[in-house]
Amino acid sequence: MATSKLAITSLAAHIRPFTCSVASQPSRLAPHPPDLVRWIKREGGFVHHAVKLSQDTPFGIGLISTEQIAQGTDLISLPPHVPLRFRSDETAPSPLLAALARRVPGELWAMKLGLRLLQERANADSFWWPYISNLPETYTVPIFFPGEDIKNLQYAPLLHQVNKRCRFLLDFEREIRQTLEDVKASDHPFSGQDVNASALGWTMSAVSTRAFRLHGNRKVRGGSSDHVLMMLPLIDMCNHSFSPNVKIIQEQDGSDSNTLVKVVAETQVKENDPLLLNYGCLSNDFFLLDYGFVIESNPYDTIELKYDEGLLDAASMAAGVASPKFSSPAPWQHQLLSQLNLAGKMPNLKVTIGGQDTVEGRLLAAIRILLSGELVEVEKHDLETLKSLSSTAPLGIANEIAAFRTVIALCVIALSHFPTKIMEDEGILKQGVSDTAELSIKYRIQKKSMIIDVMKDLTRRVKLLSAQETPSAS
Ligand SMILES: C[S@@+](CC[C@H](N)C(=O)[O-])C[C@H]1O[C@@H](n2cnc3c(N)ncnc32)[C@H](O)[C@@H]1O
Repeated sequence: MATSKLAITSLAAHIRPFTCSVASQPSRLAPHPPDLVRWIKREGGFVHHAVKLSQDTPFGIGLISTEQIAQGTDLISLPPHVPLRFRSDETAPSPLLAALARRVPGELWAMKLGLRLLQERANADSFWWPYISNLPETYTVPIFFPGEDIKNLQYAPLLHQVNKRCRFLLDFEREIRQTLEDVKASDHPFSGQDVNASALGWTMSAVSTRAFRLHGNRKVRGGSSDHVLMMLPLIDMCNHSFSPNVKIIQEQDGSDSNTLVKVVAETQVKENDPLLLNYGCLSNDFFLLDYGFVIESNPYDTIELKYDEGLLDAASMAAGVASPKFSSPAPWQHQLLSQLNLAGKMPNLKVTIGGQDTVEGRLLAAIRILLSGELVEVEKHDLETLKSLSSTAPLGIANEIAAFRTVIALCVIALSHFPTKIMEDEGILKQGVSDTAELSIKYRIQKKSMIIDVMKDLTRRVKLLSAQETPSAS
């Protein structure tokens, strides 16, 4: 008895509870967290004298430059022991943590490192506390939205992902509690603290919004370097832009295990400019799910559709095709669909509209082929040509117009699945709503705008083709 009492007393001195206190704006885990720049310098890192943390960027805290900086200048350098990573090898800090991490599905990549972050957050003596205490207390990712605002997203593939993550967090909470029920305090990976779904959601979001995938130090089989997810103190204060002015590079400082992570100016940085990194050319689905924001007119945004023969027949009939063949392709057409992985044993029926390609190549090729019906015409081209929107009317102008009209009809069908129109959404925003409702509504406005942009682009192409098809009367 006496021993266990002692264990609890001594444990209390070494844990940092997962509950959060009210903090200054924008809310951080500690009300007055330590100075990150000073900590990085104390640990042997480098921070350019003009790089400063700014509290009042449009996106929370960010880094700015207080003077003009030349392209190529080193701005931040982190020594190898500062990034926080999950090590699954023998240096793993706790075998139980490694066992829990093995139960995380691959697609929820952020949770593995999240377990490690939670372990350090629970430890009152953590080396990383100066960093962790500077992390946001809350995140705007949809797993924390009220149910009504999850529904407000109005886009089934995203709703599915959000629900899947929420379900995982609840199941994992149960699993962790069962696993750690009888574990001795000294072996407990979270310093004896109960881990609930909310703490798991916090840590998963901290990682998904801030971690970077970089080369690890170890060489993997084949000689190439592995990729490791890392949290990069201070560097992760850079906000996102598709036109970044800084980039992350890794530099070997002699020995194999000492990789320096650096931020350098990718372009000239002007006085008072924010330091911006490109988080990736991602759709708004990923930005919202993983980072908690959406980008207006995101050139990488897409919508996902199922390649469905009945839907395509309906779309092409709406586009004026008399008797479309999507439901009854000829054997040669079926064979080409298999080559596009849209038919056969294990087809991938998810296709996208929008983004850089405007129409996913596999979908465009399938529609061109199915609307053609002429094997001799189709055989003149390879699949890459048929998949490309920039190859002009490879199967003839009439075929191309019918194909574009079919995609436009698919867009109309996709739009009809959203219960509200953009104008209504804008009206709701004007009335004033909660932050999470605003984010949901902005997300669905962007999805619908993107579909409308694709329709406009294809309509313009149809007009140009129609002008070529009908010679003008002279
Ligand atoms: C790596 S952190 C950057 C530092 C962060 N602003 C902070 O206050 O700690 C990424 C988070 O910053 C915000 N953010 C970064 N870039 C953004 C952008 N372009 N638009 C909106 N929010 C952004 C989002 O909340 C995102 O999850």
